[in-house]
Parts: sequence; C-alpha cells; structure tokens
Amino acid sequence: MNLILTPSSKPSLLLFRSNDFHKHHFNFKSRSLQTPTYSSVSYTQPENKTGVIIIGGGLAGLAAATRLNSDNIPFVLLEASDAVGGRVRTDIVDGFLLDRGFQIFITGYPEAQKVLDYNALDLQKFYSGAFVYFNGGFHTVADPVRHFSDAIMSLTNPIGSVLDKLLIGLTRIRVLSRSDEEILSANEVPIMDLLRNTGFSNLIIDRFFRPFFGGIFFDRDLETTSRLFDFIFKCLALGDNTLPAKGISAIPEQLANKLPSGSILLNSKVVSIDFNEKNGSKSQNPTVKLQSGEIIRSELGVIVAVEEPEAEKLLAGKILVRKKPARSTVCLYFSADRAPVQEPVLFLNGSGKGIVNNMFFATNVARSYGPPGKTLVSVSVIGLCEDMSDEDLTAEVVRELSDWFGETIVRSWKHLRTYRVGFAQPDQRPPTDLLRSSKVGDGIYVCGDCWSSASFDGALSSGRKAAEALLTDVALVSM
Ligand SMILES: Cc1cc2nc3c(=O)[nH]c(=O)nc-3n(C[C@H](O)[C@H](O)[C@H](O)COP(=O)(O)OP(=O)(O)OC[C@H]3O[C@@H](n4cnc5c(N)ncnc54)[C@H](O)[C@@H]3O)c2cc1C
Repeated sequence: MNLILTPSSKPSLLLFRSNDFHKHHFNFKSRSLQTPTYSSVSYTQPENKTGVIIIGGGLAGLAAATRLNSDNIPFVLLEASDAVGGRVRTDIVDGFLLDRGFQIFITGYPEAQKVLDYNALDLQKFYSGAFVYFNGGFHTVADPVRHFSDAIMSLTNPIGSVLDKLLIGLTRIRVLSRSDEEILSANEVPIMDLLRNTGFSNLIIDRFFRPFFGGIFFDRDLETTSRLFDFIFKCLALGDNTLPAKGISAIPEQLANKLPSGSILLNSKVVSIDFNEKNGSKSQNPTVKLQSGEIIRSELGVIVAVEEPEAEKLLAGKILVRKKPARSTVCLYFSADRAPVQEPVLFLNGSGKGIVNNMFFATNVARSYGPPGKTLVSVSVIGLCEDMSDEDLTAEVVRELSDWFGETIVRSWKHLRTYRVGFAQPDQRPPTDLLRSSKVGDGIYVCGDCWSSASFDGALSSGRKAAEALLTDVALVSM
C-alpha cells in the first residue's frame, strides 16, 4: 500500500510503512514485562517524534491504532498501566479468571463485529434471559425468539403482566426497525420515562428492568439516556450475551496482538499535552510529556483515548468539564465446590431489597473461568458502598445470597477478591451527544466511551472515528 500525502503533510513519512517507522524511530529494548505477548519497548532515541500519538490503551485507543495500522500510518500508543485493556482486564487468582468487574460481551455489537475475530475469542454463551429472584423464588424472563417455550411459560409469572411481556416484543420490533445512527441521535428521555411512556407496569420495571439495565449502566434509578437503552436492546436482540473463554481481557489483547511490534509502550503515563498554540494560532504539531520527563512530538496528531476524568485533565480548556458523577460498581468473587444450579444464566435481584443487584456462576457460562471441579461465583453491587468495609460487604452479600440459595450452600463459599470500580462508566444522563465530532483542536482528537456510548462498542467505534477524522484532516489517502 502506498501513502500519498498532501504538501502540508510531512513528506518524510512517505519513507516508512508502520513497522519500518518503529524500527527507524525507536530503540527496541524490552522492558521485560512478563505477561503481554505484544512487545513493550523503551523510548530512548534522540529524536522523540512519531506520526500519531495515541494516549490510552483501552478499547478506544486500540481501535484507533487498529484503524491507523490498516493504512500503515505510523503511530505509538502510550499506556499508563502495565497492560492494555483499560477497564477491560482479567486477573488470574488461584486458577480462576476474575474480570475486573462483571462484564458481558454482546455479539450483536456492530463495531465489534467489524474489528474482532469472534471465533478466536471462543465466545461462551449465556442463556438469553434471566432468572429473577422475587418473593423467595426464581422466575424466568426469556427471550421468546431463542427460548420460545420458556417465554410462553413465563407469560403469567409475577415478573410483570402479560401486557408487559407483549410490550417487550413490541420494543424489540421498534428498535430493530431503526438504524444505529437514528437510535443514537433520537430524541432522548431518561430510561425510566421511556419505560413508563411505553406503558410498562411498575412490576416489570422494578423486578426486571431496574436490576437488568441498572446493572448494565450501573444506574438503578434508570436515569441514563433512552438512546442507550434502545441501542443495547437492539444489540441484545441481534446477538448473544457471551464471555470469551480466556476472560474479558482476551478482547483488547486480540486487538493489541495485531498491532506492529513495538507500537505499544506500557507504563508510559502522559502528564500533559502541549498544543503548541501561540496567541491562538498553531506553531507546531502537539507534543506530549510523559511522567518520566520525556517529550514526544507528533507529526500528524494526537488521539486522546483515556477515561473521562483523565481526558478532562489532559484537555483542560479544550473540552467542557461536565461535572457529572461517575457510575461505580463493586464486584465480589467467591469460589465454591459446586454450583446450586447448572444453567449459564444471569440472576437478577427483583426483590427490591438488599445490596446485591445481579450475580451468576461464571463457570456455568465458561468452564475455563475456574480450575477443574471448582465453581466461580460473581456478585455485583451498584455504587461503591464506600461506607462499608470489604469484610462487611462480603458478610452482607453472603447473608443475602443465603436467602436465595440456602445458608449451608452459601456459607461454604470462599471469598476470592473484591473489585471496587470507582469510575466504571461515565454518567450518561440526558442531554447526551453520542455521535459528537472527535476533533477538539488543531491536531487533537478525542475518543473513548465518554465521547460515545458507554460500552465496548462505543469505545471501539469512537476510536476508529477519531483515527478517521485525523486521516481526513491530514488528507492522507491510502491507495
Ligand atoms: C465493571 C465494568 C463493567 C462493564 N461492563 C460492560 C459490559 O458488560 N458491556 C459493555 O459493553 N461495556 C461494559 N463496560 C464499559 C466498558 O468497559 C467501557 O465503556 C470501555 O471499556 C471503555 O473503553 P475506553 O477505551 O474508552 O476507556 P478505558 O478502558 O478506561 O481506557 C483508557 C486507558 O487510558 C489509560 N490512561 C489513562 N490516563 C492515561 C495517561 N495519562 N497516559 C497514558 N494512558 C492513560 C488507562 O490506563 C486505560 O488503559 C463496563 C465497565 C466496567 C468498569
């Protein structure tokens, strides 16, 4: 592939394909990190410059890198932590795969379908529906397309009226008849208003929608924009809920492994961006400063792909600080000798009592999430529960789930780890702008879930769009 640059671009880039560029501009010296298979290099060459600088190695930054790489555009991705993935990470503890918070990959995500190799992820399916804990028992909510007889049998259960269940079918038809762009830019109201306006009863709102969509958006009040409800509802209708067999971090790792060797620099926190504007006009391309003191100049532009609070710091004066509180969650993991149920199903708390929002037996969905003969239990709470110690939180969860599954069973579970995720998602209450332009200044582009929908797919599509906006600006055309 040849690259054509307009006269305003840097002709020296014509010399390099992306792999060559890194060979010419970086001194390859491994920082001897053990786990990642993609390489990490030290940055010691005399001329600290590169084509594009991407700040942040979550899904958005990786998607931006993937798009640039597809046109052989040289770039370097600077990631502050010790691995890529951002919020999509998995730890291995006592042979269990612990995702850093409860995460589900929906195969219906449109952008993910374009950039990920689903077969290689070895996706393990959830049951399409949920078991709702209410009034001392479990009640099924089933997707009528995939589990027709379960759905018919659940028509008269106490998780909503028959009309509610018909309205779910009509909602499915409504969202499937609209394009993603229409959905993401439609008139918006809080999800709660949408549900009430649609005619759903309080029964189904409190027993199903509140724990289910509250769990997805970490927002039990259902104040998040109706645009996101429709988008996720459509993706759920079109695809399966899954987990990659090797843990949720297999998703970012797959993207990282396809990037040129040496293009990702781990443990490389950016502390500031110099926009190089003198008296309002641009004098040079932006530079970034690392915590180590190193300064790197971009020849084509900088893509900022960090989480919202960090973006607000790095881009002070360039973007509006929204001052909306973040969405938080706590995820507790337990090991058990056996699961009380065998179904790969999500359990929702529809009782209206307690702190547990949802839980599941991860090894029922993906056997690989635990060592042979062991069961992994994952429990999610919405909010940070800052007033509770980890011990009190664990004790409360065990107490509540003893009512669900029986005291003898739950008291035998061994606590593995608790993840408190302060910034899980940006607040996406209306008004939102989920399709906003990624360009925020000369040579500066922003992406990430704060710039689109708070989802894997939003992060992925925003990363690609930021890269494409940059490519369009520098009129770099691939032939
Ligand atoms: C517990 C939890 C559960 C979730 N569940 C789901 C789910 O089921 N389905 C779904 O679709 N979405 C889910 N999400 C949301 C989804 O994970 C995010 O929307 C998405 O991963 C955001 O990706 P990102 O690239 O925008 O940001 P991030 O993943 O936050 O990546 C930003 C990266 O930038 C790096 N960084 C920050 N500052 C700097 C700096 N100064 N210099 C260099 N690097 C920096 C960070 O270390 C990080 O790696 C969940 C999120 C959480 C936390």
